[in-house]
Amino acid sequence: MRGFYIGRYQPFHNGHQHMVEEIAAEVDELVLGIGSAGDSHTTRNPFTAGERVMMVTKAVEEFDITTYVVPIEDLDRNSVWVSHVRSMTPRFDVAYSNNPLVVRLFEEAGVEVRQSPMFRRDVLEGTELRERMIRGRDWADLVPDAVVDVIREVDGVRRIRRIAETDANGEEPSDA
Ligand SMILES: Nc1ncnc2c1ncn2[C@@H]1O[C@H](COP(=O)(O)OP(=O)(O)OP(=O)(O)O)[C@@H](O)[C@H]1O
Ligand SMILES: NC(=O)c1ccc[n+]([C@@H]2O[C@H](COP(=O)(O)O)[C@@H](O)[C@H]2O)c1
Repeated sequence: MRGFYIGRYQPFHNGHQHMVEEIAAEVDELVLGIGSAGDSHTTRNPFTAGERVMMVTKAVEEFDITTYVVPIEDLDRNSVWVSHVRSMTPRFDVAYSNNPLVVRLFEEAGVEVRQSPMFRRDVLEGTELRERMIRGRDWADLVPDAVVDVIREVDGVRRIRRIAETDANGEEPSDA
């Protein structure tokens, strides 16, 4: 059996890793969708699809499960989104998500969806992690070591701080 788990993973954190560990106990293979793949360099979506592919690929190496990582761009039409996902991914039997819209779209398309309780959601939330990076607070213990390595490699903390400064000053983004 093959499972599908999609997220923006901005960044991939220990809550996601916990989900993957649980999913790995239930399926033979995993398809990990990198959502909003076309988005990057904003405070909500600082990392590129390629950077997130690196984070996820390296992080899930600790589990003994074949994992296919597939970037998936957003569409303007929710009604055809599941077909869009299927067109980009290996076939899967069950989808995992706690995102209400994702759950609804898969269920309407007749795909089995499994949800699970949020794990340490007080700290394991992308928004909280990005805020910690901007404010210079501790964040590295909340993500897998492999994700720390990728964020260092791409100088991600400096990027997200610069984007936040630009936003705060009401400036247009530039490549300077
Ligand atoms: N701590 C967590 N425990 C279990 N599932 C989680 C946790 N955090 C996120 N998820 C689930 O993982 C999937 C992908 O989440 P996503 O990448 O949006 O992370 P997020 O932490 O919710 O980030 P953001 O704050 O940027 O929206 C969603 O189904 C989400 O509900
Ligand atoms: N119409 C669409 O493009 C559509 C619909 C539902 C979910 N999605 C994407 O799926 C991903 C879901 O992940 P999150 O649970 O992290 O929000 C997001 O990237 C979201 O943009 C896209």
